[in-house]
Amino acid sequence: MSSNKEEQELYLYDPSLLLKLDFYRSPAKFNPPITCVAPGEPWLKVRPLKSGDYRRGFLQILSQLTSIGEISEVQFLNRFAEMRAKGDYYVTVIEDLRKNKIIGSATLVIERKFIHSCGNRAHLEDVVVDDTYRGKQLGKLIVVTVTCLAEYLGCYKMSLECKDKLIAFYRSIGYVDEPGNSNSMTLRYDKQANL
Ligand SMILES: CC(=O)SCCNC(=O)CCNC(=O)[C@H](O)C(C)(C)COP(=O)(O)OP(=O)(O)OC[C@H]1O[C@@H](n2cnc3c(N)ncnc32)[C@H](O)[C@@H]1OP(=O)(O)O
Repeated sequence: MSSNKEEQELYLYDPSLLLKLDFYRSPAKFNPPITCVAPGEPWLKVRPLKSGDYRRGFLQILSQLTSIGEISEVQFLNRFAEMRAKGDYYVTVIEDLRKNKIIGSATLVIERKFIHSCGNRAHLEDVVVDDTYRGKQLGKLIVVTVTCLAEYLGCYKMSLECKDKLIAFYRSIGYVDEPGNSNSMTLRYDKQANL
C-alpha cells in the first residue's frame, strides 16, 4: 500500500500518456518483447519523474552520465516545478519498485518553432541506466519510450548528440546520421565543467 506522502507526490507530466504509445512503430527489436507498460518484470516501472524522486536516487543516476554538482532537495523541487509549469519537459524514469530506487532515465525536451507551420521539434537528452542494470534492454526501453512519446505529441523530428561509441546503439533504435547534416558544434560557457 502506498503512503500518504507518496500519494501527494506530483508527476512531471501526465502518466496516462505512456499508456497510449505504440511501441510497434519503433524499428527497435526487443528480445524478449517488452514495452513501457509491460517492462518484463513486475518490479520494474516506467513512469514520469515524480517530485519525490530526489529521495529515490534520481540525481545519483544522473551522476553516472556527467557531473551534477551539489544539489539540495529544495533546488531539485524548484527545478521540478519550473519544468512542470513549462510543460515541455518529459523526464521519464525506470524505477526498481523492490528497492524504491530510480535505475534509469531519459529526457524528451520539446522545442517550439515557427518553422514547419509552427511545428515542435524534439530533443533526446540525458539518457542513462544504472551500471548494475545495463545490458538488459533497459536503455533501449527508456529511449524508445520517449521517442514514441515525441511522435505521439506531434513532433516532426527528434534529434540527439552522443559519443561515437553509442552511434550503433541509437541506430538500432531508428536514429540515422543525415548525410551532410549531422554535425554537432558547441560553444562552452562553463569552461570549468568537466565534460
Ligand atoms: C542522448 C544522450 O543522452 S547520449 C548519453 C548516453 N548515456 C551514457 O553514455 C551514460 C552511460 N551509459 C549508459 O547509461 C548505458 O550504457 C546506455 C543507456 C547507453 C545503454 O543502456 P543499456 O541498458 O546497457 O542498453 P541496452 O541493454 O538496452 O542495449 C541495447 C543495445 O545497445 C547496445 N549497447 C548498449 N550500450 C552500448 C555501448 N556503450 N556501446 C555500444 N553498444 C551499446 C547493446 O549491446 C544492445 O545491443 P543489442 O540490442 O544488439 O543486444
